[in-house]
Amino acid sequence: RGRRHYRKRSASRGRSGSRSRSRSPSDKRSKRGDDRRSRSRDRDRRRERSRSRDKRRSRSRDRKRFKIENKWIESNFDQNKLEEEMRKRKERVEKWREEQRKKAMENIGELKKEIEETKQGKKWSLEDDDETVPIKQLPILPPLPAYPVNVFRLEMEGITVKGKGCPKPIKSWVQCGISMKILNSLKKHGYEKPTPIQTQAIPAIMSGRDLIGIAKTGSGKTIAFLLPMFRHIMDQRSLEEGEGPIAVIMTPTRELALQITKECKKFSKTLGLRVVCVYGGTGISEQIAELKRGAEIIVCTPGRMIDMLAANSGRVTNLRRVTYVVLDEADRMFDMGFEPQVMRIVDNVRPDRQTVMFSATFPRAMEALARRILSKPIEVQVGGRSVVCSDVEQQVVSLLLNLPAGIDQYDRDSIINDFKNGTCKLLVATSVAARGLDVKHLILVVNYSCPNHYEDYVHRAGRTGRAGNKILLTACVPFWFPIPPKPKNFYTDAPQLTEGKIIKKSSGFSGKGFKFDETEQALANERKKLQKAALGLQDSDDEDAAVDIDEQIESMFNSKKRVKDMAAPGTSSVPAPTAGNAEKLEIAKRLALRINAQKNLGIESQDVMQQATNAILRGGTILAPTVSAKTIAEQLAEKINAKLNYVPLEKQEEERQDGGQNESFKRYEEELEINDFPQTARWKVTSKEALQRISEYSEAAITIRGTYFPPGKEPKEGERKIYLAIESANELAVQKAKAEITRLIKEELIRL
Ligand SMILES: Nc1ncnc2c1ncn2[C@@H]1O[C@H](COP(=O)(O)OP(=O)(O)OP(=O)(O)O)[C@@H](O)[C@H]1O
Repeated sequence: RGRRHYRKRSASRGRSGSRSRSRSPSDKRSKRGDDRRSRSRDRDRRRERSRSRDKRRSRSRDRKRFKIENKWIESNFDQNKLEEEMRKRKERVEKWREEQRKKAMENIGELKKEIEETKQGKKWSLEDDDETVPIKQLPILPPLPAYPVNVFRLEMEGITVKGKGCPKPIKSWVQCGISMKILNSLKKHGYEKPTPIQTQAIPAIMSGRDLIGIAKTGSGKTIAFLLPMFRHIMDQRSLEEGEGPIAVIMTPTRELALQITKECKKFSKTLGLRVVCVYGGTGISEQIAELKRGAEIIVCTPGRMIDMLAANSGRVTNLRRVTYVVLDEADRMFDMGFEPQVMRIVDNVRPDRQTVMFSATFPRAMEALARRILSKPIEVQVGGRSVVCSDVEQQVVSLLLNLPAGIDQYDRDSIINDFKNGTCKLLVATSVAARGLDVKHLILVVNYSCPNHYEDYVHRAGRTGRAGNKILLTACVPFWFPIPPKPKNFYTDAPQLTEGKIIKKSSGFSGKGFKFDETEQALANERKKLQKAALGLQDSDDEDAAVDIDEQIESMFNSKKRVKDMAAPGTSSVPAPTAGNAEKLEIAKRLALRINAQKNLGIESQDVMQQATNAILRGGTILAPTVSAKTIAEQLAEKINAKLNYVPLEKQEEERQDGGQNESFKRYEEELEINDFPQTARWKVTSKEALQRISEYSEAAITIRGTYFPPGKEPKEGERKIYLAIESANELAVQKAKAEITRLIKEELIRL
């Protein structure tokens, strides 16, 4: 508008200017004056234009800036909220400060009052005592950083943690990062807040660490490994056709397996996860069918799990997807002799798996074993290491009862069900029910006979006082219960023993249970074979059988023990090679042959070795052609000599000349009859590799003697059924060899 106005004015002036054409001096003056004015006007106009241009530019800049700011404010709307939040927080802090100031003033007031009272002699003062007394901490002082976690752990029944990098405990379910679905399920089942073991074990497992969890019976250990397991599984890609489980939970008893499965199903359904319980002593076709359909979680007893893995050439299930392994009641599992099965399963799971173990009792001896399958574990312990739940009151009374035993799996399940739902009020059980059985209203446990170890007592007692219930337990020990005598050491407690004297002789089949009546055995085997063939299975397990199996094997061994007093070197003139030495020589030859074979030495070198060994054993010199063969032979001979505790004549002479000590020593021998074990079990302990391995591990010499007699045939005079002879100068070595032979036979018998 300004511009148009200016043009109008200029136009009118232009026209009047063109009208005056006269050139009078006054006109000229006026013209000069006009020119000056016009120039000055032009200048003004230019200035005016430049000002207005500047104004326009500045306005456009302002508009742009406004737009940008507006946009930024729009996009940072939350920032406003934050500022608002900050303002409110400031207000809160101010308020808190004000309160603290008030409190401090009150404290000062109190202190003043105290000083006043002290002055008036109403109160004790520092001057009254020489010792310095710490002054009461003012409430405004900040707490020490580590204080709350330690205090919280202490409040949670004394949680102790071992191992580096354990996360802090949680106080409520929401803190452990579980889904709404699980939160709802927890609420639905009345799990309001975590129990002490759950507060620490859940975050520790969720941080991906291996864990040993020890907490009293009924303290909620199951949930402690289930919740992290669900999160773990939900984080993995889903199962495809033919893939095995992601999590495997192993337990020692079938009842416990069923119990865990039940607890697991409370949550798994809402998460869309499938759980299968795999346990022995019951029909397996259903379990196979379920596994074939696919399951993210398997709860199992170890023996049956191995059967399932081996079934149909591994087509039923496999361990390829397993990344989370739980061993519940781990100590019991090892105690019951399931170590080989557990190890076989665990060794076939990928090494970067997460492994957790839980139990109410955990003897140190078991722990060492357990730690072999854990990697840098955290140990979380609540309360004592093997203690009876504090909610259980214990009393001891004497009584005498006679109770029957022996119930098959089907009856076991239905009886426990009846007991759980209150149909039957009294349950009489063996120690198999000592663990895991979770019956909330169970109020009394009667120990008819004393458990044979403390841990078993803890678990039996733990069937009462579940989930914090205050309950009464009466531990009843029969008054006739004998105090076990000090275990007899058959070797050292028998001073009258001399060479070749038999200390103990036991005949086979005197043990209970394992009846090797041929007809019965054959029938049972046939039936079993048919069942297995029908299901495409190799074998099944039976955990109960495992408990007594050691005794049965021992009875079948028909073991003969001998201790031989070896003549002390130097006590008499150097003895000539005796019958004993000839026997040793025989053993040495066999051992040398076995070692040669294992070392894959050729026939030639075998001869060299054989000659060298013989030469050394006879105390003679070696005529072997090469130095290396001599060295090898010497080393091997030394090894064999050490096993047999044999001192070559040459060496004996040397020792005598050196004034060697006249110490006598003993040689321990044990013979284990293996003739009547099933063929595969015999093979397991008579194969070259097995004997070599046992011999190396135990440092005892083992030889196969006698001949095999099939059922129905008996040895004639001077003949013997096939047996293993273990020999060593070290008693422990004989025991170790025997234990290993027993373990191998047991493994095979369980498999059968
Ligand atoms: N957070 C919780 N709040 C309330 N009840 C719970 C909680 N966690 C578990 N429970 C209940 O406590 C009972 C015992 O739990 P659980 O069987 O897991 O104990 P446990 O420690 O494994 O015992 P045991 O060593 O005897 O096998 C169960 O009935 C279970 O449902």
